[in-house]
Amino acid sequence: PCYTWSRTMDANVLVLGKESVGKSALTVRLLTRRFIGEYGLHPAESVYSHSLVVDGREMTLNIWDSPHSEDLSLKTSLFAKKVQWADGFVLVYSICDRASFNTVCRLVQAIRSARDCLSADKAPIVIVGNKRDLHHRRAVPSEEGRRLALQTGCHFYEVSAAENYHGVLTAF
Ligand SMILES: Nc1nc2c(ncn2[C@@H]2O[C@H](COP(=O)(O)OP(=O)(O)OP(=O)(O)O)[C@@H](O)[C@H]2O)c(=O)[nH]1
Repeated sequence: PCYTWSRTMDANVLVLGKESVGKSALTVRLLTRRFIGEYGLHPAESVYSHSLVVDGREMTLNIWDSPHSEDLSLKTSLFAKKVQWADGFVLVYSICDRASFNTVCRLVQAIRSARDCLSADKAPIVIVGNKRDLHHRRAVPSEEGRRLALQTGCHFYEVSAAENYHGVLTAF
């Protein structure tokens, strides 16, 4: 038989993290290669599609950049819906904001247990420490991010949406 392989692949990526850590800046950097510092009010929930070539195959990333909510309970259907929709997660904190790192710790646990409850496959999680350019205001040592990733089986990158495109591309 002659098999025809699909030439395109889709992957859904959910971007989560506390307010002002740079979720939109990272997403916009990936989509446009540019850093846009301020863009006024963000839409409540935004899904963007982005085509790229991985190992010679064209793929489309659907990126859901969503505002932060502390409510990670599965009873809230929006969190359950997001977790079920995603094939992978990008969890963002700012290296200058300790509380945002704590939020990422909670998000890793909440996603893992939600995927279990929903009988969904284990999905890859990338932990991203953003604002690396603001090293003089650093509140979270790189080592802590790396350790969290090792302990939880996640990937880890430190990047700057403001200064660098390739680091952001690698994280996604
Ligand atoms: N210096 C520096 N500033 C950054 C970086 N990334 C984002 N910012 C700034 O941080 C602020 C917040 O960025 P956003 O992209 O709006 O953050 P967000 O996580 O989408 O925020 P919410 O929409 O509130 O959830 C803005 O003033 C950005 O210009 C970075 O890598 N370096």
